[in-house]
Order: sequence, then C-alpha cells, then structure tokens
Amino acid sequence: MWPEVVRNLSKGQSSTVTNNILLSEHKSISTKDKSAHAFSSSKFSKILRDQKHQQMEIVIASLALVVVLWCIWRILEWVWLKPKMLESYLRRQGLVGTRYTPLVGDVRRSFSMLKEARSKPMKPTDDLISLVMPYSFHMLNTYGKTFFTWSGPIPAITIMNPQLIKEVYNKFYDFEKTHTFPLTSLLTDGLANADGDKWVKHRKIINPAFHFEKIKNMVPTFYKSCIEVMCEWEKLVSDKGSSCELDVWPWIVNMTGDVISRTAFGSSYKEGQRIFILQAELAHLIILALGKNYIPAYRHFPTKNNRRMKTIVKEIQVILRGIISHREKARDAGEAPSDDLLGILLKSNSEQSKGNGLNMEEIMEECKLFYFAGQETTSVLLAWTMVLLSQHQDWQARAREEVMQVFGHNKPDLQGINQLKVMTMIIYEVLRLYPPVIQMNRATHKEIKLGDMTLPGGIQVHMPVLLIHRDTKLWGDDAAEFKPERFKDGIAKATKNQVCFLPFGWGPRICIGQNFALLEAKMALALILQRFSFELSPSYVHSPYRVFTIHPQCGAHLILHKL
Ligand code: HEM
Repeated sequence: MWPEVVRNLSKGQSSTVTNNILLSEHKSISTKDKSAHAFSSSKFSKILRDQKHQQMEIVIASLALVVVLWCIWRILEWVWLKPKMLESYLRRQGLVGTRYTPLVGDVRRSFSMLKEARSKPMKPTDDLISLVMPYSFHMLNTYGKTFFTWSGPIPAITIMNPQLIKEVYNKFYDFEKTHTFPLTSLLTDGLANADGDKWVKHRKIINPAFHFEKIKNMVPTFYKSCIEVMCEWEKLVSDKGSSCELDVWPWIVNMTGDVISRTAFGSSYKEGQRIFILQAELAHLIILALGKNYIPAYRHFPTKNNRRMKTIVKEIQVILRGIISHREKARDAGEAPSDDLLGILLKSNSEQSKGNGLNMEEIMEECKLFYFAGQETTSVLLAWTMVLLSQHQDWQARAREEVMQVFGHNKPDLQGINQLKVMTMIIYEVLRLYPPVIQMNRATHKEIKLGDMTLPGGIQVHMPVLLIHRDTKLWGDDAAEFKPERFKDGIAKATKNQVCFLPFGWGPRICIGQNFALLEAKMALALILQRFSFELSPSYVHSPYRVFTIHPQCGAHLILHKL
C-alpha cells in the first residue's frame, strides 16, 4: 500500500502542471471537429476525476499516518516515557523502590508471591501479613516503611507514618480515590468512588441516613435478622444433642445480607434480598475478571462472564428502579416517608434545592453501595471475631459474663449494648488484627506536598492498614497478639493519639456506616454469647484470603455448644 501512496503523492504534486496543459489543450480545440472535441472532453473529465480521487487518497493516507504516529507516541508515553519520568522524579526526592518493568510494573511479581503464599498450608499462628500481603511484606523488609512499587505503569508510594496518613486523609481534594479497576465500580460506585465537589454533595445528602438518631431506630431490625439465625442454630444443635459442628461463615453472610435488606428497604426487603443474591454473583464474576484488568477494554469483550455481568447489572437496576419509584409515588400520594435507609435518603434528597439533589441513577448507585459496603465488611468482622474468640476462650468467657450481667436472658437493647465495654474492646482488637479493608489507596492529579516530599501528579499513595495495625513501633512488641485490653481506655489511649487505627478509614471520608456496623455486630455477638459457647472444630482450616476484604476461604468451622 505504501509504495502506491508514494506514487500517488508524486502524481499529485504534478497535478497543477498537468491541469494547465490540459486547459490550454482544451482552448485550442477547433469547433470544426465536434466528435474529436466530445472525445477529448470526456477524457479530460475522467483525468480530472482520477486526480481528485488521488488527492483524496493522499489526504486519507496522511491522516492515517498522523493517527498511527499519535497512537505510537501515546503508547510510548504511557508505557515508558511517563513512568520513567515519574521514577526519576521520585528517586530525586530520595525515595526508594523497585525498578520499573514496562507495562506490568510489579503486578506479576506480587501475584506470583501471593500464589506461592496461598499454596502453603496456613496455621492460625502464622503471620497474617506474609499470607495476604506477601509483596508489601517483602518490600517493607527490603526498603523500610516508605517505598514505591508499580501498579502497572503507575508508581505507588506506600506510607506508614501516622502523620503522613493524617495529611492524606485530610487533603481529600488533593488525594482522590484511585479508579484502577473500572469493573469494581459496578459494586461500589456512588459515595465511595466519588471525588471533590461531587463527593461533598453526595455525603451531605446521605449523612442523615446514618445519624446515630436514625441508626438506633434500626436496632429492633438488627435483632429480628439475628434472632432468626439463632433459632436455626439452636435447632441444629438440639438435633445433634447439645453440640454441633457448623460452618458459621455462610450463615453470617446471609444474616448481614438480611440486615441490610431490611434496614435499607424496609417493607420491600424481599426484593432487596434478590439484589443481595445478584450482587454476590456479580462480586464473584468481577473477581474472576480482575486478573485480566491489564487488557485494555477487556470488560467490553463479549465473553460469557461479561455478558452475565451486564445481565445482572440490568436486573439489579430494574429491581431498584421499581422500589424507588414505588416510594416516590407513595410520597407524592402524601404517605409519610419510611424510616429505612432508602426512605431517609429520599427525604434528605427532596429537601435539597432544585438541581442540587441526586437523580434516579445516583440514588440507585448509593443503594447498591449500601449493600456491598454494609454486608461484605460486617460479615468478615463477625466471622473473624468468632474465630478469635474460639482461640481465646478466656476472652470469650469474659465477653459472655458481661453480656449476661447486662442482659441476662433478655432481649438485647440499645441502652444495654452501649454498656458492653469488654465486647467493644474485643471488636476493636479484631478490627486491628483482621481489618476488613486491608489497604486504602489514593491518587494525585497534580504536584502536591506530603510531609517533606513533593509528589508529582499521576501517582498513587497506598496506606497498608494491615501493616500499620501490626507495626511494632506503633503498637508494641506484642502487636501481632490478640490483646483486647490494649483498648481498655479507648482508641485514643491505645494509639497514643496517632492516626494508626484505621479499620473505618479516617478524616472527612471515614466510613459513613461505622455506627451501623458496630451496633449490628454487637447485637449479633450478644445473642450468640447468650446461647452458645464455641470452639474451633478439628476440621477448621485457617484460610484468610484476600478478595475485596479478607474472607475465611475455607469457611469458619466451629463447634457450637448449647448453654
Ligand atoms: C465492619 C464494618 C465496616 C468496615 C470495616 C468499613 C470500612 C470502611 C472503610 C475503611 C472506608 C473508607 C474507605 C476509604 O477511605 O478509602 C469505608 C467507607 C464507606 N463505608 Fe464502610 N465499613 C463498614 C461498614 C459499613 C456499612 C455497614 C456501611 C453502610 C451500610 C458502609 C458504607 C460505607 C460508605 C458509603 C463508605 C464511603 C464513605 C465516603 O467515601 O464518604 N460501611 N468503610
């Protein structure tokens, strides 16, 4: 093709000369010879047509050449020039880290370390960091507490200094959320993914739904979902005599899903439960696709999984749209708003001045987020609490003693839950050792100061919560041990007022649902402790596995004894 283009190009350059000759030829045609004239005029217009055609081809070929060169330049810039420029920028700041490997960065290295760590049998006493974050662990040992790695072609600085972490959380306009995995936005779009003014607007509208005043009205709903599971467990145990082996993990997952269905959608919770099932399937498919994230636009390929994801997303939207428009109609008909999360959110939204509220799509995104953020995290908190209390029978006994002192065999209520000091210490310690969100990431978009460093735009900042929570310099030599007593005088004393306890994040973007989660977890644990003692089953396999949060991959097999 290219030789032809070059030929055409040289033809094109001589076209003006040819035109002039032809024109002069044309003028000299004698009117005597009409047929000769007709012949030469049709020949003339054919030559003109051919020339136009050739000129068009030249323009198109030149444009194509420009586009191809531009694409090559952008790819080169993306894969090599920009990363190398950022790398030397960071090294000039005195920062240490790995050398850049084009395109993949450290992704392959960290995956293979994770694979190796997962292939070995684990014991509950093994160090969790080397099991679920082996690459960060290796980097920490090699470079110390501040280093950079590569998320593909993007450099990522890991920081563990409480002062720097505080600065990142506070400057939320400068340190925005990363959007490295577009697929995950199918589950967590909305508030958790929003930045800047959009985040400010969404947070303001959603905040009232999570005020303590509102959450406390949901305590009876927490009770309802939890007591149903307790009744089932009691039946299972009594069928076997007085003890029974049970994998509590799937029960806990369903229980927290039921809580969020009822608290978010009230009377429409049955439809809500369908969303929960669909979201769980979606999360599973997204995890399968995450390994292919490096293939550009992979999520748009018409693979079986991608098509299923699209169908699920559509079905969730149809259900949510139905629930929301039903509510809006009821409101327009003058019915009082419901006191569930959706009702409060719609009321808060309608109180905004015109044009400042959320539209239907945005409300749907927030509802989807409540499901994912509320269910995934609270279920892992409860599962690891039961595992740790099985390993530490002394703390299980102390927690039960407190529950029995406060409630006896009565129904737990808000006032009593607020008195559960030992249980609060235990939950904080579980959140420290097994934080559901083990790392939080942010991105810079312009040059910005962080402590003594000047960071360029286009990099990420990683805050490895799990490493920070187990740092002996911050928590003492016993940092890896389960010692709830470190929280006996509250978080501020335990952390010596440093920003190093981050299960719910920190600063303006701190988890909006933390009161909700803590009340729910305390209700569930109080009901469990009133009825059962529990220990690890011989079939328990310790298998912390990083998905979005740290799941017990082989479940949580316990032996429940009826009290
Ligand atoms: C044990 C339970 C929970 C844990 C450990 C947890 C953890 C977190 C963390 C670490 C963040 C901050 C993420 C970041 O800064 O990048 C966060 C944000 C968020 N969480 Fe939770 N969460 C829990 C329960 C809940 C519940 C029950 C809900 C709602 C029903 C919820 C809704 C949210 C939302 C909407 C955000 C985004 C807040 C914002 O960006 O303004 N979470 N959560």
